[in-house]
Amino acid sequence: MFTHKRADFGQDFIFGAATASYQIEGGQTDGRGSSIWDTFSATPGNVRDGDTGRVACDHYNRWPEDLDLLADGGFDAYRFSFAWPRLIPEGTGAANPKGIDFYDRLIDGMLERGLKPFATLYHWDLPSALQDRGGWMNRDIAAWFADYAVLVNSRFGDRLAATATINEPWCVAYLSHMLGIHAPGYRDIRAAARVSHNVLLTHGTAIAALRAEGAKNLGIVCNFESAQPASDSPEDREAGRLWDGVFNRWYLDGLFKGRYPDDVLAQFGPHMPQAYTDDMAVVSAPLDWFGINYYSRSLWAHDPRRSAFPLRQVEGPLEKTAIGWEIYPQGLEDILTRISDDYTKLPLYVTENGMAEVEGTDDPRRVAYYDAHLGSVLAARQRGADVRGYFGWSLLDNFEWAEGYDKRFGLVHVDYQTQKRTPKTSYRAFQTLLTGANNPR
Ligand SMILES: OC[C@@H]1[C@@H](O)[C@H](O)[C@@H](O)c2[nH]c(CCc3ccccc3)c[n+]21
Repeated sequence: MFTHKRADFGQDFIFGAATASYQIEGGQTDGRGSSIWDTFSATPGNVRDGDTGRVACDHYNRWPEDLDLLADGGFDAYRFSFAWPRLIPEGTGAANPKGIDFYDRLIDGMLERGLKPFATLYHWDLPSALQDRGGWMNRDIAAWFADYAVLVNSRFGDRLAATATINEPWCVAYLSHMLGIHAPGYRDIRAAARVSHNVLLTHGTAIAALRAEGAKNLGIVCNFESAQPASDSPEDREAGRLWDGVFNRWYLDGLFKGRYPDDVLAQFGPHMPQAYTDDMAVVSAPLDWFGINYYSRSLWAHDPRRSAFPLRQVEGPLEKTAIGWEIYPQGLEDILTRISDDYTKLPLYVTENGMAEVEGTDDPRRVAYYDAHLGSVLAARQRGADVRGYFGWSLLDNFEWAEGYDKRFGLVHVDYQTQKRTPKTSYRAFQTLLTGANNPR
């Protein structure tokens, strides 16, 4: 079990678990439109074992049982995402009544169980029809997304505890348009530069549209890692700092200082959209809260072979999870206090933290991982960071993007042949922390 007690976090602190629509829903029916992850995963070579989200955890049909797991675990909140193609199949234009009905019932199901709905408007499942129009590379996506955000707010806003516009703009931009590892799979510095701006312009445009509708508790979720040099050489120290710029400072500086970091801009060079500086007031729109996703650290060395972003990742010596990420709890304390000290005094939520573990329902390493990272949250709070909540990633084993179903992050095991859910030891650890009892269902 955990070494911490619920009281250590203060009575107002929120504990939750998180998921995302494409990773758990399945339900490719009832008017849901195609998403870029449907096409990306259908393309051989993009996803391990050719896995897709066609069925996933069948959450579209099994959501009452999954909400029961959250309630029985004693969680206060559920971080979920809306599937844009389920609500507006073509991305713009007509809404899908069956999609609206699904999220109506899901959100009411949360409220009936005393679970606070923490919504994410976009967790990577862009409607394919919008990719046909350029997707994130087309500046018009800001208007398309703002209209979608206004629809969501009009139908569900009065029941949501908090709303994030976008999950992990770095993944939407760099991972998906520079590295090509996620959908739509571009490896193009010009696309990456333009999407790195468009994704934040889109966020800010949606915030403005939602404010005009009177929406409250608006934020964004960004992913951070502790970017460190692989050696003490000046070149490697510069490489670590540049990666910190790519992964962390581009978003922190953009969102909270209204400008992009010069070292990263220098790498993007002439590929930035014309007159992007005119957009920075919109990009840095005031927010009500800020979400931090944290998993690990990374080590970087100078790589002179590369014309842009001259760095390469180096494997580190620390214990690693089943997905190969080093276990480095200190990094969570560091990023929370850095954001609080250098960027914003907004309420902060750890919106994702967790680890991939080999299959099984007894997961002592995951219990230790969570215990250590919860300790980092407490340490950051003691250093003045206004951390208001923590969400474990993930409630369920699910579709882990390019890794398919092979990598399991769940507090609850999913047997994909039978869809049977089985709480793991780590779920029991949260249940004991949150309810005081270890009451197996
Ligand atoms: O990889 C575990 C989770 C995903 O399942 C979530 O959907 C996503 O929000 C999320 N972000 C991160 C950190 C950034 C990252 C994502 C994917 C691959 C590499 C790094 C880890 N995770």
